[in-house]
Amino acid sequence: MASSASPTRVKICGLSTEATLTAALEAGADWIGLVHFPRSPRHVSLAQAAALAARARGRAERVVLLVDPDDALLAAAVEAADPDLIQLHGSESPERVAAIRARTGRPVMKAIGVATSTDLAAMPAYVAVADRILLDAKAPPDAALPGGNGRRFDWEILRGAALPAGTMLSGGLDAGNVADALARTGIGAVDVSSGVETAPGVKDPARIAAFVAAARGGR
Ligand SMILES: O=C(O)c1ccccc1N[C@@H]1O[C@H](COP(=O)(O)O)[C@@H](O)[C@H]1O
Repeated sequence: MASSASPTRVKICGLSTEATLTAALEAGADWIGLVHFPRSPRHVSLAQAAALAARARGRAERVVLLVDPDDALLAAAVEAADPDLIQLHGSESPERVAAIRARTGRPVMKAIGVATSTDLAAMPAYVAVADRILLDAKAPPDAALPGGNGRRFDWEILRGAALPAGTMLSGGLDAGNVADALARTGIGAVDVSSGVETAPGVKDPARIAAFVAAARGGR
């Protein structure tokens, strides 16, 4: 499948320091992701999220990643980070996604875990209520995290699938495979976390720059 003519849009997720946030911004990331999920090695407190989001204001869209948040956490996260997009990476139902979007007044991106083509059956119900869909590799049942595991899925599953505009691809992407992923899927936006790290939670400026360049067709 051919990739779209417009430049690939890139999200760098799991940023937790000023230095790596700056690296993502200087590399030209379209979205910067802040993970608020205590089990994650990329977890940032809401105070940290607020400070990082403030630095990114006007330079990239700020994404707060939450996993099955309750209403109190949602309110606190929105108040602290003023996100441009809320990424829901848990088992939120379509009804809950709609409620979160209405309650917060913020655009919402819903992650859908993909292991086989049958997982795409969940997509239409979420397309109806979310602003964006994120297709990520489905986490194994015993995984500590529902995402951010550096696992990819078989992109051929997406061949011929009707994907909504704005769909984002993630799961095990890195500078070495992102061009292939884009060429195979035709998706115009990608999200990466583990693939730009030297260890879980430790982002690497050089890998961030290489990933953005590779996603945009550089070598
Ligand atoms: O990054 C995390 O720690 C994380 C925690 C909980 C849910 C999702 C998380 N990250 C998201 O997972 C995908 C894939 O990441 P990776 O590149 O395979 O490591 C990505 O969309 C992240 O936003």
